[in-house]
Amino acid sequence: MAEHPLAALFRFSSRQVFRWDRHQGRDLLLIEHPLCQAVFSRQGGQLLHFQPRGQRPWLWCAAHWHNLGAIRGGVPICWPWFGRHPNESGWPHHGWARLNDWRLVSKESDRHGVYLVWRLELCDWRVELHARLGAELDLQLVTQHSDSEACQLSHALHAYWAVSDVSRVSLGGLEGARGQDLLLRQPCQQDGELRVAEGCHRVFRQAGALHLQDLAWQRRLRIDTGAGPNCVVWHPGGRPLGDVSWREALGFLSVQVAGCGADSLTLEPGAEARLSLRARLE
Ligand SMILES: O=P(O)(O)OC[C@H]1O[C@H](O)[C@H](O)[C@@H](O)[C@@H]1O
Repeated sequence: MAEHPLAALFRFSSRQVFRWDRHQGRDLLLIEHPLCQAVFSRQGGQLLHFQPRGQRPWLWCAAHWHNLGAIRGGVPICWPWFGRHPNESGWPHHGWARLNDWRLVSKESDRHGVYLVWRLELCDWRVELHARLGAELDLQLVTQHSDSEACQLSHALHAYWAVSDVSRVSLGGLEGARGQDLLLRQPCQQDGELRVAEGCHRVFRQAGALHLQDLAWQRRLRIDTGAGPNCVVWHPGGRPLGDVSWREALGFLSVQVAGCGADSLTLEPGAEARLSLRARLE
């Protein structure tokens, strides 16, 4: 298995739990805790790498990033819209969040792990990522706005899970779930475990606990999408993906928690919207 593209950043071990570095033109926060190793980019408040001690990485990240634009890998935050903007076709896919620098509001460490809060404020909007990392992964995305009128919101934690070979893993927990198959452009209902042959693009109107089984790596990850409302499963198959080769793309399956499409929100002033993504080894 190829080494994780960010592993080289940890070649020289440090006693500091938190330290900043620079890589491919981005500020990166490197985390070395007794329980795990992790990397965030300031751009997008994006978790790019998470690896509990003695285990393989849980998240996949592209080796080469565009000089400008979104970083493909880890857990990009799609916000305050998912996919194409409903009215402005020229606005960036998946919103502003993953393109802007976030502020690290707090970082703490104890024997159970690290706890970080990243914040982005845009106009009347405020969004925070609360991350708890140790033997497990826990991400909470919290949105509020102070506009005087209700606002539309769609969002996602667009996780890229590392796998041995996407064509050989299975995803359980969606059996019977209904949704939209965006490749076939028709409604779908999941029959049995989900397997990816020639690409996959399904948005399910169901969330909760999923099970990513990787026999080659003898690993089973429980991915809990909480209250959702949506779970998106995506893989481009053989479709070209910018700077990511076909072979490199075999190394991930994107399993996301989202609020999108018919489940997008109308957020009243002062109200709060949340997305939750948790993972642990089973
Ligand atoms: O290439 P990106 O803008 O990062 O989007 C990657 C993918 O994200 C989501 O899964 C969307 O549902 C897909 O339509 C999109 O292709």
